[in-house]
Amino acid sequence: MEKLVIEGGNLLHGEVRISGAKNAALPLIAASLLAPGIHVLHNVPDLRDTRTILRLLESLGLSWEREGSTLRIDGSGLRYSEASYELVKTMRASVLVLGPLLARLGRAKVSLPGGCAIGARPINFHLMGFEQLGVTCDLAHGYVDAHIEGRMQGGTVYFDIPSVTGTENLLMAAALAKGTTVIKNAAREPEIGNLVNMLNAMGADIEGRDSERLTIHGVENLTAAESTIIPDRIEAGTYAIAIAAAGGDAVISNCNPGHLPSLVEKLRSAGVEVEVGDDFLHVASDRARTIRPVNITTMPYPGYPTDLQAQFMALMAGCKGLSVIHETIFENRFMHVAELKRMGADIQIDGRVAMVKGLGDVPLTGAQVMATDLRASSSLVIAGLAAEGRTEISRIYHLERGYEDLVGKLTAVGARVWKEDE
Ligand SMILES: CC(=O)N[C@H]1[C@@H](OP(=O)(O)OP(=O)(O)OC[C@H]2O[C@@H](n3ccc(=O)[nH]c3=O)[C@H](O)[C@@H]2O)O[C@H](CO)[C@@H](O)[C@@H]1O
Ligand SMILES: C=C(OP(=O)(O)O)C(=O)O
Repeated sequence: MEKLVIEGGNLLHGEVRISGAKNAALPLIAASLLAPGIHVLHNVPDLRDTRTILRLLESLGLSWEREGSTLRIDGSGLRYSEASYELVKTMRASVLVLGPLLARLGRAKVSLPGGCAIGARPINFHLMGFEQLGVTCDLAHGYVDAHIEGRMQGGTVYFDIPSVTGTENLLMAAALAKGTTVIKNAAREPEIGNLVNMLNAMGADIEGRDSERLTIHGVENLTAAESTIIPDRIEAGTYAIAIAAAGGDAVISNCNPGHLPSLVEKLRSAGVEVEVGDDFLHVASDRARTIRPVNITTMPYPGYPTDLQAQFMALMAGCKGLSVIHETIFENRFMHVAELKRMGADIQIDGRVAMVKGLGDVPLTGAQVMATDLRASSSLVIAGLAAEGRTEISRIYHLERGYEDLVGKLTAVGARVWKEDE
């Protein structure tokens, strides 16, 4: 197994180019199950998760080829309807094959998904939604076994909490259902808009993109189409926070700042200089200790993203003063706190609230720490970049799920970071 080693204390200068979004690539790749023919996807990041979902598609009978960041997936070979535990256990987004399999084959048997250990993460909203469309869903031996005779029938689905993958699954199922489906209190994350565009390009009839009410007029057939994955807003946000914490002056290019409204405001409130361009962010900061404390509360889009909570906490750990971080989306998303404390951070947890007492003039110190989930890992990278001395992060396979070429991108802006065998 490899570990990541960081010699902290270097200012970051230059340019970081952002890759396609993991959380958009995964549903768009799953959507290629919905129609025969060659689907062309551009700007697809090469990540552990994208490789996993492609293996999952292969196991269902599809073939694909990759050239650079362009993926060609042939949806014609679909013939199996079962997604095994081995393929599904490492990745939450595997659940996204349920909707397309039900739409095309009328049957899907999918292991309950794994993914980041940040909470219980049930899929009851997905199943309730399918049942509204006439599907029978049974749970046994760790699998969802769902089936329907004939086509699904449009219906109304209301989510108690806006669920990102729940909305995506229902969109894909309802695209081929008979009649009209309305999703109320749908999630509005930009990755869902990316999926709606792909489905409409395939011949679906979906109204209400980017709103909390989506209306899907079912069609009989879809055809393969060409789509482009949006830039990864969480990757862009992670680098913006890294530059703020380590200090420096760098451009984050090929991103969509419009997808990061809350982060830009929070960074500015903390005293970080942020210039917003059409497709870039220019971030400049002295080291974290010159930064002001800022409170954050995670919320569904366009609120502050839970996927950038751990990274912001690493920034606040080094600033001067007290900040309060409230995690409202997942009940167990403070796994990074114990590791940040190993680096000298002063953080107290009370339920879903973390009180972060910034160290101010005393820097964080490098330490041996363990990555526990994807974003917890990136918060340790940020802390390591800002810290004095050497940080060693083990279990970096978590990072590889969601950050393309992390070492290359950080090295290019002057960080001292590399991988070593443990
Ligand atoms: C692959 C992907 O896109 N992952 C993202 C997606 O995860 P994911 O789609 O799993 O997250 P959801 O939006 O579904 O979860 C939101 C909340 O709803 C709850 N819930 C969800 C579904 C359900 O059936 N029942 C239920 O109770 C969850 O436990 C959580 O408290 O959105 C999260 C919230 O922005 C992000 O952190 C993840 O990076
Ligand atoms: C929680 C995340 O991923 P997943 O939903 O795939 O576990 C994430 O991207 O931060």
